[in-house]
Order: sequence, then C-alpha cells, then structure tokens
Amino acid sequence: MITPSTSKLARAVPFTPRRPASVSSSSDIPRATTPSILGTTAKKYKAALSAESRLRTNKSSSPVLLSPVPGSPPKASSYDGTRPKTPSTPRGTSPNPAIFMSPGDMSMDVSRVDPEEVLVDYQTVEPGDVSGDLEDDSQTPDYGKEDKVLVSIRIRPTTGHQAWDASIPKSIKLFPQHAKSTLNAPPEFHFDEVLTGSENKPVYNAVARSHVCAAMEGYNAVIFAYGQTASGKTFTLSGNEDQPGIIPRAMKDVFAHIRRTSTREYLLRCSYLEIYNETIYDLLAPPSVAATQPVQLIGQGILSPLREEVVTSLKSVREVMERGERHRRTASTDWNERSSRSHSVFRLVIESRERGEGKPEASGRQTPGLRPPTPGGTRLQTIGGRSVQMSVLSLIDLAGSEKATSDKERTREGKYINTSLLTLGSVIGTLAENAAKNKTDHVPYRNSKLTRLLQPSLSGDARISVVCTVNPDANAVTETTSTLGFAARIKRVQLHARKKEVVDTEALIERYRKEIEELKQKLAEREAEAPARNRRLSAREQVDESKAMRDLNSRIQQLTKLILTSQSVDENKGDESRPASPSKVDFDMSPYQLQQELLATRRQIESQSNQILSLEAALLARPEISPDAPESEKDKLIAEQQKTIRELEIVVRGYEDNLGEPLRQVKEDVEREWGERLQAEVRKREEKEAWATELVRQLEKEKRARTKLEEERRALAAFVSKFDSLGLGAGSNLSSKLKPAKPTPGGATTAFVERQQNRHSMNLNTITIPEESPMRMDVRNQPRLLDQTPEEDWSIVEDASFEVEASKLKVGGKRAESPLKEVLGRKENIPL
Ligand SMILES: Nc1ncnc2c1ncn2[C@@H]1O[C@H](COP(=O)(O)OP(=O)(O)OP(=O)(O)O)[C@@H](O)[C@H]1O
Repeated sequence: MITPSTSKLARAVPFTPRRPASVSSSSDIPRATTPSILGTTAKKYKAALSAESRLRTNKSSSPVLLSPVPGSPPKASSYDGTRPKTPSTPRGTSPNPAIFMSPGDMSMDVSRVDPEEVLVDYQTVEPGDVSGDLEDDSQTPDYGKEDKVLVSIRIRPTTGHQAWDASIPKSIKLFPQHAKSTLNAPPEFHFDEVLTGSENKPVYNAVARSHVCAAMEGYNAVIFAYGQTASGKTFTLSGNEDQPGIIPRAMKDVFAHIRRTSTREYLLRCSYLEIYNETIYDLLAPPSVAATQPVQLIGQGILSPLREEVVTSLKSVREVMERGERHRRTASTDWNERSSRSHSVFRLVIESRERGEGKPEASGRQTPGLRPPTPGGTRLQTIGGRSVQMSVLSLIDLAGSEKATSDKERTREGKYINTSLLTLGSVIGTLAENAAKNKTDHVPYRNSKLTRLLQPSLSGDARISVVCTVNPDANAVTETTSTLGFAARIKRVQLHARKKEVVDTEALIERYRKEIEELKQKLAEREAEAPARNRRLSAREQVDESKAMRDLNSRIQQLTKLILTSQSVDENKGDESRPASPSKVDFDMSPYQLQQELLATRRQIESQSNQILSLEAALLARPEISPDAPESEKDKLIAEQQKTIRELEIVVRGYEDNLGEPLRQVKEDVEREWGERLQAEVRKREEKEAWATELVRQLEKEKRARTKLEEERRALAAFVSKFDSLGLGAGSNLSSKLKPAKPTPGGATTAFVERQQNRHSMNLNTITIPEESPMRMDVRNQPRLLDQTPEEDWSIVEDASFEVEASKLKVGGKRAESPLKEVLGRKENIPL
C-alpha cells in the first residue's frame, strides 16, 4: 500500500502567480533544494513504493536492470519463486487528505485564479528550466505526415533469446526460426521508427518532439505508449533519473518553446487522471474526494469534475506530476514489480495569444474573477483582436496487456485492462478499415472509458504518436506479434487535425482583409498576364483559366460579405459575442433592439455608400489612355478597370445583402400597411369612377332627350308659323312668337307652362303627345342631372328652350292638365 510522503518537499505547494522575470519563484521552497526531474539529483518519476519495493528500486539504480519477460522463467535476482507481495495502492485507503492538500492548494485550482495574472512568456521562463540538451536542439521539428498516426516501435533490451531482427532501419522482422509456421514467410513490419536501446533522448526526439511542438502551435496532440506488460511503456514515458522519459522531456521542451517564442504569452494548465477498473479518478484531487467523486465523461472527451492546475514553471509542473504519480495505482505482478494497474493520462492544456499591451479590463469584455468555470473551455481571452490558440497535449501511459496472474485482485484488474485494450484495438481496427475502404461503419467508442476518452483524438481531431513497446524475447513472440499488428492497424487511421484557434471579430476581419488583399493581387497578376496567356492557351485551358478567375472572384466576394457581416455583428455584440461565422439577426427582439439594429445597419449602409462614391470618384478620375498607347498598357488599364468594377460590384452586392434582415422586416411592415391603404384608395376610386360613368351616361341620355325636344320644338314652330300664315290665328293682333325660354333648374318647359297659364288659355284640344315621345319626359324628376351640367353646356338647354305666345295659338277653353302636353301631344295630328 502506498505510504504518501508527508515531507514538505513532497507536499503540494500553493500556486505560484505570474512573476517578473527578475524575481525568482515565489514558492517557499528554494529552487536549489527542489528535487529536479532532469537534474542529477532528480527523483524517479514513479509512484511512491512500498518499503520493500523502494529497497529494490534503490538497489537497481543505474545501470538499468531489466524486468523479467512475460512467459520467461523469472530471474533469481528479481523473482525468488514465490510471487512478490503486491504493493497495490487502492485509493480509498489514503490517509487524511489534508496531508496532500493544504488550504493554500485551493488557489492552484484554475477556476480560482485570474488567468491574466499567471501567464508565462519568454521573460518568465527561468533559464534553468530549459538548460541542457533540449534547449540546443532547436532544429525545425518534423511533424511527420499530418493525416497519419506517427507509429514507432521501441524494442526493450533483453538478456534472453532475440526473436526479432531490427537491423534494417524502420523495420522489424521475426527470425525465421521463431516463426510458428514454416509455410508462411515470417512476419515483417515497417514503421515510422524502430528504436532500440535504453537511451530515452532519441526516443523523445523521434516519437514525441514534433507532436509537442505541434501542441505548442495550436494542434491537439496525443502521445501514448502501448504494449504488453513490462515491455517498457512507463520507462519510455516517465523514465528515471538517468533517463528522463517523454513526459519530463516534453515539459522541458514546452518551456523551451515559450522561451524561444518572444511574440506570444501562454496559459498552461495540467490535469492528471487514471482509468482504473473502468472508473476515472482525478489524480490531482485529494484522495478522499477522488475516491468518492469519480470523474465523469460528459460529452465528447469533456471531464468533470476534473482539477486543473495552472503551471508557470517546470518546477510547478514537476510538483503537480509528482503529486499525481503518488496517487497512481501500481502493483507488483508476476512480470513487473511495479506494474501500472491503470491507464494514466497526463494532460497539458496550452492556451496562447500574441503578446500585447491590451488588458482585458480595457477591452470591457470581461470581468476577471467573475468568469464561470468552463470545463474544457478556453479561459484565456482574446484581447484587441489577438486570437487565442488552444490545444491539449495528452501523454498516456496505458496499462499493459497481460495473462492471468496468480493473484485474484491482479487478475480482476487485468481483465479490465485487457477489455479496454481490446476495445481500443477494435476501435482502431474499425477506424483503419473505414479509412481504407472509405466506409463509415460504427466505431465502438462507447465500449470502454479509455476509448470514450480518446474518441475526439481518434476521430482525427489530434495529431497522434504511438510508441509500441515490445519485448524481443523468444518467449514473448505472440504478444509482440499482437502489439505489432495493433501498430500496423493504427498506422492506417486517418487524421485531420486542425489548429485550434479562438478568434475574435477584429482578428477575423483582419484575417479576411489580408486574404482579400492576397487574392486581389493574385487576380490582378492573372489578369495582367491574361491577354498574352490567352493567345497561348487552348480553348479548354482558357475555360479552366476563366473558371479559376471566377473562383478567385467569388472567394473575394465571400470574404467581403464575411467582413461586412462580422462588422455588423461586432458593432452590435454584447460582452460575450465572439462570432466565428456570420450570425443571424434575432427577430424576437424588442422594438428598441430592432431600432438599434436598424441604426447600425444604416450606419453600415452609409459607410458603404461612401465607399461606393469614393470608388466611383476614383474610377472617374482615372486617366484616359491615348489610342496609340501600346497594347500592354491598354491591357493593364483594362485589367485595372475590371478590378475596380469588381470591387464596386462586391461592395454593391454586400450593400444589398447587408440591407439586413431588420430593414427588410420593417420594409415588409411598411409595405403591408401602405398596401392596405392603397387598396382602400383604389376601391374608393373605382366607386367614384363607376359613379362618374353613370353620370356621364345620364348626361348623354339627357342630351339626347334635349335634342329630340329641340326637333319637336322646331316642328312645332313650323306648324305655328304655318298656322299663322293660313290666317287661322286668334286675331290680326294675334302673333306667334317663339322666344327662347330662360334656362332654369326646373326646366324650360316648366317655365313656359307657367307663363302660358298666366297669359292665355289654350284651345288646341286636337294636339296629343304620344306616351313614348321624349316630350313627355318628366324632367322635373331629374334636377340634379341638370345641376351637374357644366355651365358651358347651358347653350344646349338654351337652344332647346322655347316660349310660345299662347295668344297666337288657338287654344280651347278647356284647360289642359299640362298645356305643353296638350300642345305637344297633339302636334303629330296637326295637318301641315
Ligand atoms: N528500453 C529499456 N531499457 C532499459 N530498461 C527498460 C527498458 N524498457 C523497460 N525497462 C525496464 O523494464 C521494467 C518494466 O518496464 P515498465 O515498468 O516501463 O513496463 P510497462 O510496460 O510500463 O509495464 P506495465 O504495463 O506492467 O506497467 C522497468 O524496470 C524498466 O526500467
């Protein structure tokens, strides 16, 4: 059982805030007395051991002694025929957590510190942290094939019979005498690296260095060791005091990278966990807390609750790692006196941004200290357009596959280990198959915690390096062949890791602008060359060429749109806004918000209008070219003008596109409202038109009636004059006069009748007016029509009016009901 060290050195120290370059660590432990992983007095990167184990370990310091190979008879020096006592380290039995966590430790928790105060940059990295062989090794790292897993084999030394031939670089082949069957050729494998020996530095350089650099540059990176038990996974990853492994070297390289990069500042956070019997434990949490609150996997690779600790120096990383190592479960097995009984994952979250003077307080986008903890989320804020890169470097020491042992507990652990490794194998197999055959078969990530944890990385979101450790002993041929098979499969997995970057709008716009400039330049070059080139190109090539130009143009348009959209979003965004892509306007906004949106859009439109005007002005101001100028000059001018036209088009298109949804919405509302009003007006107008048409019709009718009446009048006048000329009048003094009646609203006829009634009595009883005659029309019933007649039309009425001197007519004594009716009614019977 683990006996945790309670010494001051072993205890976790309070978090060390950012310090000026000149000031040394604020830790109360002097650097010189701090055990160094990499120094000559460094402690071994292993969990604390039982007294028995520790004795053995101390005895076996340099040179390194090899553990017995599984399957081979144990060596007398390390195995006395009986299984050694198992120094298992169950978590629940840890002593008082206070021994591990002083109250001050809480300040190391990342959720309780202000990231801006704990940034690391080239000035804060202490020279001692990066001294030694790593610092000088600054050649450009080889990232390997970005879309493939970097697969390396590490063959541990053996004192037994070598069954594998590794003399050919990058390949490993089974000696024919060890092959199971003589029928088939002995298996031979090729990998990115095949490494031998006990030196850890070449292993680090070949296997891990490029991935550590990739992580520092914003890519997620995973390095893990896979292999049978006692094959050297922990030796490769953690190493010992003489041969520091990948993890301590990687940490040193991280700080070396920071020291070399004077333009950026970094926030580094560590977490350390293990998967033991399919449960995830936080190795940095106090043991009692870790035992009762296992870590849960929520979503894709997100872990909660998981303690993350900010590290600002190699020393603080070392302290965190040592604490985690102490909590790891190791036990003595038949093959390995300190066998890892769990898969352990050390994670370093690296966030960085360009160095600058801006402070987040000044940007007004955040309030340090009030930021909610966001597991797995970025904590470093973008400031003044400086984007934040974020990546995770995961260093994984898998438990080794093993056969059943003589210990029940170890056998149970072994089952869990083997099951999760089998699942890892089948996940890798499916991924390899999918990649090779372009399939999308279901990948059984969910069958184990390990594969669920690795899912985002294995799905391709990380650069992966796998070091498969093998035992070349003749007794381990089956296990080694199985490990090499796994390595061959994982080699076929397809990756597509991308840089992880959180970009704020300013940075995004700047980036778009740069790209637009570059594209425009390309376009201009192509256009300048176009006339000469087109003469050379075939028709098909010309089509391709114009397509390429169109593509360039559409990309410029797309970017311009993005700039315009980002600008409008930026102007309206709140504190948390950080759009990476065009965002939509929300129409559930209040009228006030909508108004604000409108204002912003108008401002934008105004600025675009100005832009258009200035571009147009520039176009007009362009100097004319003389007709006898050389062709090339003309072509150049045409190309320039085309470019300007394109710019104008782009802006105009952006202008149109960016009228914006709010404006469109208002436009629609206004259109709807005014549309309804227009409809009502149209209806009214139609009614009036119908009424006017009816009026005109009635007037026409009236006119016709008047015309007919006039004809009747003339006929009557002729009759009267004839009547007079025959001497049939009432007397010599009887004269017939036809005077035009005065036009009155009541009608001429009415006036005539009234006057005649007063002066004469009619005796023309023989005159009758037929019923259908227009003369019988009762015009008194239509005064309004006359009222409506324009004044100039009164002439018609005047012409039609007449006055008959009743005294000139021989009218009977009987008074007619309507004298006019009588006169006109009988006229047709008057003999002429
Ligand atoms: N390349 C090597 N050179 C020297 N010693 C090695 C090498 N590889 C492994 N060893 C030694 O072999 C022993 C077992 O190695 P290690 O603990 O690293 O195996 P492992 O694969 O991690 O096993 P497990 O899966 O059981 O944890 C250790 O004592 C280690 O020092």
